[in-house]
Amino acid sequence: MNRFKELEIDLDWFNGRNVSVAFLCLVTLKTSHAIYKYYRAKSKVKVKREECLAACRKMAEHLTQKGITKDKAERITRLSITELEQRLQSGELSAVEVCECYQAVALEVDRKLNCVVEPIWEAEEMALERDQKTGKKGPLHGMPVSIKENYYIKGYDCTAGMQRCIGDPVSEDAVVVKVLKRQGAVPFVRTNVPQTMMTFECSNPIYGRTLNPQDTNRGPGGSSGGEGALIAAGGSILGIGTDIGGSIRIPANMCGICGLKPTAGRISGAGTHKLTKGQTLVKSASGMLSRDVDGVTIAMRALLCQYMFDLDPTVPPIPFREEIYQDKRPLRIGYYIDDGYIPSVPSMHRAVEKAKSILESRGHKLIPMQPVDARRMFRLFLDTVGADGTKTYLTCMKDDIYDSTVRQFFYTSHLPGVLKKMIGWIMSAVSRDDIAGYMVKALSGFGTVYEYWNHALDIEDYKDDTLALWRSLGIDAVICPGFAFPAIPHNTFGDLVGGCVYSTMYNLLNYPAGVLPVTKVTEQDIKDMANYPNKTKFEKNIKKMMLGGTVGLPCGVQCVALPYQEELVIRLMKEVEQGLKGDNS
Ligand SMILES: CCCCCCCCCCCCCCCCCC(=O)NCCO
Repeated sequence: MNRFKELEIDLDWFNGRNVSVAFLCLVTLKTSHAIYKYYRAKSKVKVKREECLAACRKMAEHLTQKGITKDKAERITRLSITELEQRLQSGELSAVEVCECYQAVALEVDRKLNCVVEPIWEAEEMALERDQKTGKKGPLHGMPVSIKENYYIKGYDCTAGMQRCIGDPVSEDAVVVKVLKRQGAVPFVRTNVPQTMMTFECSNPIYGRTLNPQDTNRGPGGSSGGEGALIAAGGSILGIGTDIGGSIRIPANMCGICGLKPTAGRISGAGTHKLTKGQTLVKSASGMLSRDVDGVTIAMRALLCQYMFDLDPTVPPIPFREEIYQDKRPLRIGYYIDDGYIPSVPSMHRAVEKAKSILESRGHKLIPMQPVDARRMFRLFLDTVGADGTKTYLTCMKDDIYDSTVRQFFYTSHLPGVLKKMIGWIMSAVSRDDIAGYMVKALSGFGTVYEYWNHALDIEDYKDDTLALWRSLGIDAVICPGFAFPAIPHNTFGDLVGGCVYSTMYNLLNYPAGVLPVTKVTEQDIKDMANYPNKTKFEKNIKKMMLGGTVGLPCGVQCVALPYQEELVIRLMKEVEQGLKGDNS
């Protein structure tokens, strides 16, 4: 009392009325500040969106003025990548006309699918430089390449769908972009991503939602969903993406195109927007998407060059090994249709069976197998992603508008760790399935470095066990479903998240993996869903989703090899593709 007196605090002031008024003022202040920040974010996002749409319109007008006819654009964009490569190399087609045709088709496709973020204005000038080049042409001479939004391009914002990155253009190209340019390619458009890039629904508050060209009621997958949609719809022939949980392979599977996730680090990731760069247990891999396997091969050959090794000395200087790609030696290939955790759907089974019989007919030995405990793998993956209690995600998304696709994750992320654990436990018990619950629990993070190091050890053990399995079976490679199921309807990521077990496995293991389209969902596949398990909440969700008009959707197969054996993955992909075309050479 005396001390308060000394401080000259009038204790009479603290009466009920004054305290309530102060409290009310504080709440009003806080609320108005939050409202102010929300509307500031909204207007920032709106302005950016309008700028990008205006850029697309301006580019479309420019192309119309240049007289790019629909007929010509379609004629050029229909060429396969090998035909296009050959015509650009021979000079039969100019880089400028190819660039303009691709830009025109990309913008047309974009009007239906919203897959392009903005055009790259320098593309035409770059193409002109290629045309004026004398002397030896680069391997990608004049090749148009679409670029996922999270790759740095000098002078452009790199946002990953987050408003805090608006108005902060990067000062340098990503290493991969520099290498593409050096090899003669022409980066021509930037493509859409989901907010934070940690979902496989391609939507964010800045650029909106991308639709699947096979069915616009569904998404193209993600996070390289803009690439998936654009390439599948014919607006690009080759694109680059990143993959930490399936972001290249999921859109490949859902859009019916090819995608390769190399071993993380084989292709430089320098200059890509990575939210959780400090998380080094499962690393994001740079890779590519293309209409066919040749596209992936052409890109890998061109990127694995001395220039990339010089620009990014962390990349092992291993050029594309033709001897592995061209090898005709029969292989021992493990296969599974189900990982023993999340049952894949009948159409995905058929895709694997089809690939299996193609590979057998080509002299390979196919060995049935089960991967090492997929549930254990997915828990390790989730614990890694949520290791910091989602603090990094929350910091990046501070004052942002949460996209509908990630909202539930962010609301959950704000809860205290103990509550996340409790909710997780209840959810697992109620849904008779631990995925939903474990996802929430994993977001509570690790309490100590000791726990984190032990977690890192558990991942190493998982890797050792997988390698031991491969060795005991004597296999060189594995084929399995490209995903648990085909493209999903909008706003269902939260219900179907477990499907990514098929892709995350090879991120956690850091094995190279590629997906190619093998078949499409048939009426019979839907009838066969009658036998699909129906016990857990997750299985029920998959069943419901599959019965909701999935006939005709593409289904892919994933080809996997040991670390740094990308050439073997591509060889397998190519053999399956040839088999599908009835070419057994
Ligand atoms: C979305 C909010 C952030 C909270 C993180 C916790 C969510 C865990 C969900 C795990 C599901 C993983 C889905 C995988 C999608 C593909 C991600 C990917 O490969 N991104 C590429 C980044 O370069």
